[in-house]
Amino acid sequence: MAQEHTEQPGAGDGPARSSLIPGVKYALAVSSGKGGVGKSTVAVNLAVALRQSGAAVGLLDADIYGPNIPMMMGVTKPPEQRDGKIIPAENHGVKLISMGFFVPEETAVVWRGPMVHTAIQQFFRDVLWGDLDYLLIDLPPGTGDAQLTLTQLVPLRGAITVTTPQNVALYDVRKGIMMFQKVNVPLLGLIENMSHFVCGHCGEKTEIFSYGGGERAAQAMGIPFLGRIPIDPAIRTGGDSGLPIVVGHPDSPQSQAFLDIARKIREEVEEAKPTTAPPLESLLKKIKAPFGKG
Ligand SMILES: Nc1ncnc2c1ncn2[C@@H]1O[C@H](COP(=O)(O)OP(=O)(O)OP(=O)(O)O)[C@@H](O)[C@H]1O
Repeated sequence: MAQEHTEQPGAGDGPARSSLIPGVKYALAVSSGKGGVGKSTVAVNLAVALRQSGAAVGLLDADIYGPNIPMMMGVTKPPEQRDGKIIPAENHGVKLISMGFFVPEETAVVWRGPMVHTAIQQFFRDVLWGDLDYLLIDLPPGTGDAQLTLTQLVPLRGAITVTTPQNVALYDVRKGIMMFQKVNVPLLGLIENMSHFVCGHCGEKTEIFSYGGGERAAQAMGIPFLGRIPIDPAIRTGGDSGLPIVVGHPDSPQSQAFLDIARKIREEVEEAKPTTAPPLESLLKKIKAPFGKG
């Protein structure tokens, strides 16, 4: 695992950028157009699911505005430093670095592209990631210049976007997809989170944020639909307690959904079938079209 270091397509083409993370085979961004859709929850569970599938995995929490991945991963202590280098924390088999370890919460909100640029360069230059098959990067939500800087600086193999099924979240997804288009990062697919709720008592299924909007949006935009994750209190409590559901309840249907998505991502990435979203012009036309009910 993790011994072959090929040049990655995407925003980071070019030797200067690739040498930023020489030991990482595939860097993938986990993004969302808006906050609170469960992007970090998905990033954590996917990272662990990829690890469970046998890959060497790291997770970079680059969400400067809400770096809550250490809590979700059950990591409380900041990483150790040795000889000027940072040794990533590790839990559930996944190496972890969070902006939250280094950026005082009150200053993060005013971070702009250049500050992100410097911090990210440092993370790659000074962190001993070792050899990894996958480095998942949890981006801040939205499409501001901090996000753009990140997508341009890191040699991304692809991006995964997370949304809830309702239209207001989907509108932002379209903007996010356009951002990746601009910087030539392939869209690996869309994950619909909080797609429905199954009552633990009567088994009735309730579509709290509508249903199926993510799949329709993915179809309309010509990007793969990777799967849907239901709303489940065990997913939230897993995040709050630092025991991701794929570790705490590995046999649950929710965990199986994450494992299934991880498998699809590996197939897409490793079988060298990069899915590039359609050209920007055709996407713009589709974006104007309604997404049906939802
Ligand atoms: N499928 C789910 N079922 C139940 N709770 C969920 C689910 N997905 C996320 N949550 C909960 O919703 C809250 C927000 O999730 P999370 O922090 O992952 O979102 P986010 O998109 O990363 O937010 P932000 O953009 O603000 O960082 C958390 O409390 C999390 O535990």
